[in-house]
This record gives sequence, C-alpha cells and structure tokens, in this order.
Amino acid sequence: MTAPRFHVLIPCAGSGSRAGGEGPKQYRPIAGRSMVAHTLEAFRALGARFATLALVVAPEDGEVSAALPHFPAAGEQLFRAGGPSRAATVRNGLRALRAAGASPHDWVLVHDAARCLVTPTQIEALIGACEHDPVGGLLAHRLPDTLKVATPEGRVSTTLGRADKWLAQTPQMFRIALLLDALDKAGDAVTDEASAIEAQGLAPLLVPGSAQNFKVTYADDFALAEAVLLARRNPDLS
Ligand SMILES: Nc1ccn([C@@H]2O[C@H](COP(=O)(O)OP(=O)(O)OP(=O)(O)O)[C@@H](O)[C@H]2O)c(=O)n1
Ligand SMILES: C[C@](O)(CO)[C@H](O)COP(=O)(O)O
Repeated sequence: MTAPRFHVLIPCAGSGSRAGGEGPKQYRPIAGRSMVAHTLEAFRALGARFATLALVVAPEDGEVSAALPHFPAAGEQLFRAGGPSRAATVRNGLRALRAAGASPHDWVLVHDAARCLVTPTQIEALIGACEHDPVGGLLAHRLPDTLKVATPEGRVSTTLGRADKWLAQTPQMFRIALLLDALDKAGDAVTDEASAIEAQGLAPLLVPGSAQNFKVTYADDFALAEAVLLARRNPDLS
C-alpha cells in the first residue's frame, strides 16, 4: 500500500452568532487580516507537508475571495459545500476531498477556521503523535479551572473532579474513510470529529495543545486573539 498522504480541511461556513457583529466572524479583521487568513497561514507554513489544503465555505459565501485574495493557490481547494451544522460541513468537505482524489486511507486534519492562533509547531506535534496510531487523535488542553455543574436556576449543584477532563481543540486527525463513516452514522448532533469516532467505540488520542489555541467564539475573544498575534510579531512582547 502507498504511504498515506495528509490533507487539511477547514470548516469555514459558520455564522458566528455568539460573536455578534456584522457578518461571519471568520472574515472579520484581526491584527490586520481576516481571521481565516491567520488560520490558513499556520498550515501554509508547513509547505509540502499537505497534499491538499481545503476550505469549506457556505454555497452563497460572498466574502471569501476578499478575505483570502491569493486562495486557492496550487494544492489548495475551495469547496462551496458548507452545511447547516459543523458536522454537515465537514461531511460535505470530506466527500469533496474524496472526489478531488484523496484516498480513503489518507489522513485528514480538520481544523476550525475560528481557531486562528494554532501554530505550525502544534500541528506538527499532532501529526507526530498520531501518524502511527491506529485511531488518530486531537489537540486538547487539560482543564485549568475547577469544574462546576449548574442547576437550571444557575446555582452550583456539584463540583466535578478535573484530573481526567480536557478541552477538545482542533486540528483533529483521522483517516478519511473512518471519519466519513463515523460522521455519516453520528448525524448532526456531534460538535467535533472525535465524538463521532468515539461513538464507534474507538478512543482518540489526546495530544496536549495550548491555551492559546482557543476558538474565537465570543465578542471579547477578538481582542485576546489580536493581542496574542501582535505579541508573536514582536518578540519583546511575547
Ligand atoms: N454550519 C457550520 C457551523 C460552523 N462551521 C465552522 O466550524 C468552526 C467552529 O464553529 P463555531 O465557530 O463554534 O461556530 P459558528 O457557527 O461560526 O459560531 P456560532 O456557533 O457562535 O454561531 C468555525 O470555523 C465555523 O466556521 C461550519 O463550517 N459550518
Ligand atoms: C470542534 C470544536 O472546536 C472542539 O472544541 C468545537 O466542538 C466546535 O463546536 P461548536 O459547537 O461549533 O462551538
């Protein structure tokens, strides 16, 4: 069998409702460029590591060309195949990847457009930890805070032990055929790829990520993301 290749799939078809503001959050400027431009840059920095770098946007998307003027370049694909949920977007993107020539046995790294702080070092760490693993895995961050369970009235009902709790991040890396089959069976309720794999009775590998690889979700996350990106440009601040 030929060696598996690595593909990147970036779901970029969300509406960003929790972030508020005008238009989908992934196209809003952070530190001088669109959020998704920063996301893409982290993968482009790894050059020939990836056979395909694909972005999945909504069919009616009218902003991606302005947000990413030099996309798609060679080895890059724009799929106008976003769906109503993140899971649907990823499923449609995986099918488009297969139609574009990716093999069932190849690896795919699925990464949120909204995690614009991921670094090439973190991506390489995930690949290094997973490429010989029988299941695959995900970047994740050990829960740093005490974890409370709430009552419907907004009071604490109990406190959970945190030693075995991790925050799921992306990229999440699995074989294409395994992931597509798992997502087909899981439906739209799963919020990440690992959940679909878990539902098949498999145990994805947790690979330590970083608190900085957070998902820009709420309005005040933009300022934090911008501060981190600017600090990385200025080593005196980082
Ligand atoms: N139907 C969807 C929903 C989400 N996403 C993508 O999945 C990633 C993570 O989703 P998140 O940012 O949490 O979702 P949004 O839908 O953008 O935001 P919200 O849930 O606040 O509306 C983002 O890159 C988003 O663009 C997608 O491609 N298709
Ligand atoms: C995939 C993810 O980023 C892992 O934390 C997250 O589950 C996306 O979920 P959301 O419901 O779209 O925020």
